[in-house]
Amino acid sequence: RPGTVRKIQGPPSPSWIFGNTLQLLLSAQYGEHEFAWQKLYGAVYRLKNCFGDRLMVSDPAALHCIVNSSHFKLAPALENQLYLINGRKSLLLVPAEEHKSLRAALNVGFTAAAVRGYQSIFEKAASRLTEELNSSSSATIDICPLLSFATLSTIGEAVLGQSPEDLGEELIQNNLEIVKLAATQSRLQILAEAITSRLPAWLFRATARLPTPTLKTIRAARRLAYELGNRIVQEKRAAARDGLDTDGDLFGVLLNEDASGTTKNGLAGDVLAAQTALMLTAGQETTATTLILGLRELARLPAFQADLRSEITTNAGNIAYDSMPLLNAFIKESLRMFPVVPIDDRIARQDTVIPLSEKITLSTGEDISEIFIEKGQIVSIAIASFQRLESRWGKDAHEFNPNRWLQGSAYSGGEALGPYANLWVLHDGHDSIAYFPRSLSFLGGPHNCLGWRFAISEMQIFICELVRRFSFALPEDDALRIRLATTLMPVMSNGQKGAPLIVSRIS
Ligand code: HEM
Repeated sequence: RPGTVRKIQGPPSPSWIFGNTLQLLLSAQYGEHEFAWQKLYGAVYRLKNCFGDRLMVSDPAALHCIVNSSHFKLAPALENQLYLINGRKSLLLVPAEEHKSLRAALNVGFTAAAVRGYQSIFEKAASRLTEELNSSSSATIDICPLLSFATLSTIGEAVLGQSPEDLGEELIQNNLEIVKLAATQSRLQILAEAITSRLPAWLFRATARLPTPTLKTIRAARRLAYELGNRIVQEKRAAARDGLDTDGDLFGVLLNEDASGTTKNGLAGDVLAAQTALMLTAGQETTATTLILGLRELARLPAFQADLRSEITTNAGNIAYDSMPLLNAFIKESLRMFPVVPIDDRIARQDTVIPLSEKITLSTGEDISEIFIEKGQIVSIAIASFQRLESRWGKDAHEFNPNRWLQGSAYSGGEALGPYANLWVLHDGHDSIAYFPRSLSFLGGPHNCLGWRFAISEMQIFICELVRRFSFALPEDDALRIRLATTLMPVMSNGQKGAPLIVSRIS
């Protein structure tokens, strides 16, 4: 019924202008308020936004509906952010019909077979990481820049066919600037985003051309990515015409022309070039941050670290990464605890109804098992909260415990949410309660992460190389916080992005 959302319970609003937004987006430690609210109000609750209400959803049945339903689309503030960074023709923003065919074409580079073909690229980047760590004169090393560069270089080579040097210093520096800008997200920015999200698209695009320093940096990064994409398209086309093999990377495969001069999948060169910014941003910090935050947890668990090292050493020379239980449990737990996209906002395109796994009680005392959502309602897919739901993950949901993935048997039922880590049913030894954990870190539905296999394979190879050669411990004065800066970001006590770790060579 109309008006239901207003009766859904939630925390009081501390500010008439920001509502709960600052607590949600700018908390010193990500989740500080969000996880407490979930405990208090359950898997669906209401927050005050700068304007209007936001429904926070971590209920599995509701999430399944939202990620798969065409009744929801990206929320305007998120759409604007993605427009600024990736451009209007990027896969994330094109209309549904275009999305389907573009995604099918791009998927050629992200199938299990294609990703197996990138293993040597990942291994080369992992060896470079080892060299850099070996050459460091200090035992305490900030691993952020090393891993960011490593993940950028693998995207460059596997997707674009470009070595890190070919990407250009200016583009690399601009990407770093954008990360820095994200780290300094302020109240003013949040307010500006809330206001611009209410503007008609043409007016927002006009404001996006304003000569502010932030917008200038973002525009420059997008332009550089597009120019790089265009240059690659021209070069690959010319190489294919000369009969040279261009099949070593995704862009090369997609641009391989037949005798009549048309590409095998019908993609126009400018459409492909327009994906360059997305590929670089979607694949770099996401994978790097998951690795960084995971390695920090490994540093806290010396016994698990030793067991993982021994699994890796025993399997040395064997590249069946998928059949290494500790390695994969560690990756799944890193993704569960630290989903780099912790909240993903949607807006209802039309009036609709979402089902609930468990009833909720409205402020009127009425229990409901489905929610009527009115057109225009903002709904947050609370990925991080879903992955801490005690009803799904057990009482230790807030603890980093890779062993949770080792118990139980393979899960093959329906209701899967994300594309990865739907694999285990955990049985509580005492009362035989079955949990059905599913990771939403890569989202689900038609817009789920295109690069999830790429990310998993890259993480498997990097972790094997790093843990085999080095041991990791936390510095004594560790004061690292995890903040939300568009994606999750490790931040040091000085407010800068960084994650110092004590790295010792294994003799
Ligand atoms: C641990 C690493 C990663 C995580 C957690 C992650 C997570 C996500 C999430 C949550 C989305 C959905 C965004 C939305 O619709 O709002 C997404 C989309 C996407 N990701 Fe990833 N990602 C990762 C790595 C990668 C990599 C390595 C690539 C490419 C090489 C990639 C390419 C993409 C693309 C192209 C999309 C857009 C898909 C579409 O709209 O159809 N991602 N990712």
